[in-house]
Amino acid sequence: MKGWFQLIIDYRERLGLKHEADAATSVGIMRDFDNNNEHGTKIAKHYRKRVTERMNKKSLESEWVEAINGQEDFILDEFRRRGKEGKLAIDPAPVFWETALGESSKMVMFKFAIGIDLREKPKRLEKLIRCGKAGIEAFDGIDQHSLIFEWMPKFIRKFIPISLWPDYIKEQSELLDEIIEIVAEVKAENEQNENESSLISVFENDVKLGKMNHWDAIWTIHQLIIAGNDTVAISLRTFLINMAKHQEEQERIRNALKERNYGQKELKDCPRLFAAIYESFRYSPTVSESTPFHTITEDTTIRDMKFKKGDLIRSAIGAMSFHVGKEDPFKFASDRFLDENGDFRKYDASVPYHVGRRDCPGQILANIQLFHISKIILKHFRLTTSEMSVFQNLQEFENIYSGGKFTDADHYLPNLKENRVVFVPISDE
Ligand code: HEM
Repeated sequence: MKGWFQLIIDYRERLGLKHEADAATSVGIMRDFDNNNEHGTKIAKHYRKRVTERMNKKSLESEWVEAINGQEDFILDEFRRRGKEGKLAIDPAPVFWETALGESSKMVMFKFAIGIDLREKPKRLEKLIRCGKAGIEAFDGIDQHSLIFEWMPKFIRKFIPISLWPDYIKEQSELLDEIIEIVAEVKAENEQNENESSLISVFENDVKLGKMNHWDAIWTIHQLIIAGNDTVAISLRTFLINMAKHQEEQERIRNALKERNYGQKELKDCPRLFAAIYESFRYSPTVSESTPFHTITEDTTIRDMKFKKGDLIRSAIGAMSFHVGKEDPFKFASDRFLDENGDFRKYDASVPYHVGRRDCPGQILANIQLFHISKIILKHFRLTTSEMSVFQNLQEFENIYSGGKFTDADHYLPNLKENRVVFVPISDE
C-alpha cells in the first residue's frame, strides 16, 4: 500500500515538484490503525472524526438535498437526450460520473468536501472527475506493471525513464496539483470569511490548531475524491438496472413516492425506496469485499476457525448478503428490509459500507445521494430493459458479472455485463 502513495511522491520529486510530505499520512489513512505508523494513525482517526461530524450535521443535510434537487433538470435532460426520448437503451453510469461528483453547478460530493462552485471551471471539474476515477481504478485493479514499480527499490526506479512509469501516477500527481490549488483558494477565502463552509475549511482550521499538517489535509481530500466517485455512480446504475428488471417493485416504489408528491425530504420518509436501495446492495453488491486494512485485535475462535491477534482480514461483503432475511437470496425482494410497521429494517449481515473503525466514512452522504437521485429518476422515467438476465442460482449470478481481465473497463468493481436501461419519459406515455 505504501508503494502506491510513495510512487506519486517519487514521481513528483523526479519532476522537481515540491512535496514536503512522505507517504505516512496516506498510508495511515488507508491502513489499519493498529499498524506502527503513528502519524498516519493519528490523522486517520482525526479525519474520520471530522468527516463524521460534518456528515451528521442535520443542518447541512438540507443543503445537500437541495444540491441534488438542483440537478433535477440536468438529470432529466441528460437521460432524455442520451436515451433518445426512451428509444435507446443506455448505460446510465456516465451521467452519474458527472452528477454524483460534479454536474454543472452544485456537485454534492465536491460541495461537501471543497465547498466551491465549479460551474465556471469546467476544466477543473473534468480533471477532478477523470483523475478521481483513474485513482480508484488503479488502486483496486492494480496490475503487475504497477506492482513491479511500487515494490522495486527506489535506487533502481530512479534510472527508469519517467515515460515508462504507470499512467495513473501522472494522473494522481495532476489530482494533487489541483487539490493543492483549491486548498490555497479556500484558505485565501477563509482569511476574509471565518465560517467553515467546507471540509477543507474545517481542515484548514485544524492545521492552524496543529491537529494536522497542510499535507495531511491535501492527502485526505485526495482519498475522499477517489473513494467517493465511482462507488456512488456504480451503485446508482445497479439500482436502476434492478428497477428495470423488477417492474412490480419499481411500480410499488413509484406509488409510495407519489403519495407525498415526490416531496420526501429524509430517507425515513420513504422506507420502501430506501429498502429497495439496500436490497439492490444485497442482490448485486457495489463493493464485494471490505478493504484489507483490518486486523484481529485479540485471539479469537469463530466456529472452528482460529484467528490470531494481528492477523489481517477482510470481509466477504457480497457473500454475507446471501444471509439477509429468510427469503430466497436469489430473489430481489425489498420487503425483507421492511418491518411489520413498514419501517426500514437493518440486518447484521447487510453491510454495504462494512462495519468497524474503518467502515465507509462517506455512507451518510452516499445514502442521501442514492435516495434523492433515484427519487428524481423514478419521478420522470419508467425504466425498462430487454437485455438483462435474472439469476436464480450462484452460477447464473456469477455469469452475469464481468469476471474479465483487469484491463476491462470497470473490472475493479463487480459490474454487471449487461447494463443498459431504457429511460421512458413518463410525461410522454
Ligand atoms: C454507495 C457508495 C459507497 C459504497 C458502497 C462504499 C463502500 C465502502 C466500503 C465497503 C469501504 C471499506 C470499509 C471497510 O473496509 O471497513 C469504504 C471505504 C471508504 N469509503 Fe466508501 N463507499 C461509498 C461511498 C463513499 C463516499 C461518497 C465517500 C466520500 C465522501 C467514501 C469514502 C470512503 C473512504 C475514505 C474509505 C476508506 C476508509 C478507511 O479506510 O478508513 N465512500 N467504502
